[in-house]
Amino acid sequence: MTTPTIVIHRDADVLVQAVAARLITRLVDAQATHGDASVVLTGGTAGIATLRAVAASPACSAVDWSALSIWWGDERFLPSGDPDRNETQARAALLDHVPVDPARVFAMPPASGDLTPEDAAAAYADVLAGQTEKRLHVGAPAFDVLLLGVGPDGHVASLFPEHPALHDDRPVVGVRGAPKPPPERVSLSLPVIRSADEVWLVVAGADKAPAVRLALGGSGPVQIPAAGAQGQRATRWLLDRAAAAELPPGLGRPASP
Ligand SMILES: O=C1O[C@H](COP(=O)(O)O)[C@@H](O)[C@H](O)[C@H]1O
Repeated sequence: MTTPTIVIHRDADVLVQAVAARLITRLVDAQATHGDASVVLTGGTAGIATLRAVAASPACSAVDWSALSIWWGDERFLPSGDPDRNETQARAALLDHVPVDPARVFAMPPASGDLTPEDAAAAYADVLAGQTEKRLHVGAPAFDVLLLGVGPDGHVASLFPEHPALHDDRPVVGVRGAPKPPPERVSLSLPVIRSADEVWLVVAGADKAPAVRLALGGSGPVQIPAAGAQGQRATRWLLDRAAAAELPPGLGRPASP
């Protein structure tokens, strides 16, 4: 696993602009290297704001959106089109504004009829397994970048502290009883998150500072799931000053004076 790099930006706005620029560059570089690219999206405040910033960037069209596979790290298990679904928010922020190939947009299944979160997780695992043709890691395609938000409790995707899903070794897990609404969710597991080439944790706000300190200060992933989110080639903690406020002095590189 990779040693985390930490970059600290002045505020949440600079953070999301910088992450958007970084993401565009990473996708362009991946497409230049192997013809296409893949990204795993996150929900949450900073994650969706980043997508909005990508859509608004003058460099947005540098990405070949038709050659990008788009996945989700987690989903709130709600009906299609529900405004609280991470997919709905990502579409409104970015995907409805760029020429993606609909066949390469892999949303997690919505709640519908008798479908359970476990059914949805199994269905998404099948989709992942069916897309491993080129650059296989662990039953999932080799994601170029996997974006994560971090909750004030240290959760990432829909993996919450001390939750049974953290002990589930399936690639995608159904989650019930999540402490943050809605209680039913679907999430990539930590092994699949760790299979990504690069994992970027994008975190803003003072309420996240204790979780950031614990995750980077040696806590284990059962207590602080964010501590277990690491990429194969890079793990980047991209923070604003408020989220970084409890880190020991000298840890992290200030990027925005
Ligand atoms: O519910 C969720 O929350 C986390 C963090 O969200 P934030 O608003 O506190 O930044 C997010 O990463 C996850 O994808 C989402 O489903």
